[in-house]
Amino acid sequence: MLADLSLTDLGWDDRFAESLPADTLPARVLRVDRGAALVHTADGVTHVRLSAQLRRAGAQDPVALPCAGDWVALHPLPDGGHAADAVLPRRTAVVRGGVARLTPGGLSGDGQGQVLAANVDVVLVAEPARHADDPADLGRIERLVALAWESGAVPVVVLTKADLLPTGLGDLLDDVTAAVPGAEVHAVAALDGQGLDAVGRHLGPGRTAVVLGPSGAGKSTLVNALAGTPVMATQQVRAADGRGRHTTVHRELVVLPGRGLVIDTPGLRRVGLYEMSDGVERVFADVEDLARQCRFTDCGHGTEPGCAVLAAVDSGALPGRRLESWRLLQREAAWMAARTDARVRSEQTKAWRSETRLRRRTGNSRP
Ligand SMILES: Nc1nc2c(ncn2[C@@H]2O[C@H](COP(=O)(O)OP(=O)(O)OP(=O)(O)O)[C@@H](O)[C@H]2O)c(=O)[nH]1
Ligand SMILES: [Zn+2]
Repeated sequence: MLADLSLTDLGWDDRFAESLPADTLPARVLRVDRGAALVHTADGVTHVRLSAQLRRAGAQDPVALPCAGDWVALHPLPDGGHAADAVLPRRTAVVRGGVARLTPGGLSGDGQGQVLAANVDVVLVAEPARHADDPADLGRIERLVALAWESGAVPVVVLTKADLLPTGLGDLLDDVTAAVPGAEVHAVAALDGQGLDAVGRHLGPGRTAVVLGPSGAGKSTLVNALAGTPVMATQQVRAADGRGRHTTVHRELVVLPGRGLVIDTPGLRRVGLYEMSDGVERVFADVEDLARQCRFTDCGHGTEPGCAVLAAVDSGALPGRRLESWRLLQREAAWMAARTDARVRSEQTKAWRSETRLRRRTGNSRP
């Protein structure tokens, strides 16, 4: 499946080479199983252990552990195998927070992060145009796109299973586009091949994409269609209720012959936000613009006179749903920030975040 790939095919370049410690070998992580990783080196695919140092760092903060898409530095072991010593600084990282739950006392939950994918150029947010009897979930798209912007990669929304809407997409494409200002939205019917070209334009040799979305969204089907050949197992028989059954169990980096790499992920049930600097602001750029026009700079968009946000809701220009979604994600981001400030952040996270911010400032979204 992964035969004859050079490091360059895998996304290696001079900048990664500069960060490689002396006397180590680079390898790209395809998949992580507890305590070990499947990696691709210049010589092919092999299993490696994680060094004690790396496991200790991961025990303190799971964000320090390697994940699919990471570059790691290997050193040889006496038994002929290799161990991964270090994760090279990430250029981008999709990190989910622990799940925050709304309880009578406010938000509670676990403040630790988990890296879903590293060093990706594009995040494909897969949402079914129709999921069982439910229409596409705009709130879920907003949440995942916020996570995607925060990663430093470019989000692209893919409305899957477009063929399941026999009368066409109607207003759906417009509604989704309005929910993610600045991001592209494409409708795809992967089984018929429709809409794949527009998504494929974001891929290419040496580039890496990750597909995020709920179970049953058609992520693996999309990956196979983009690959032009089955590289991932998909749900063979539709579950009775049409929802997902978690066919993909690992996050895994796979090769799309001639068009780069993609990380397929298991369906995400609930995704908490992790550290948010501008992810939420970007997704709600239109609402933030309105908020700047409110009469009071500290307007809570509740009962204040001269509130431009509520005026937009009243006029129908801004869906009330979107205002609620903005409030929810802001609250969650603030709660997570309070949790993570107290936590010692790993050097890894700092490196990728400062690089992301730098790229944003220089306007270069492509690493
Ligand atoms: N009609 C239709 N069905 C699709 C399409 N894409 C995927 N499916 C079906 O949807 C079901 C789920 O697809 P998968 O690709 O396994 O979904 P997944 O998102 O990878 O699911 P997990 O691995 O559980 O996260 C399968 O029965 C697919 O055949 C599509 O474009 N149209
Ligand atoms: Zn206001």
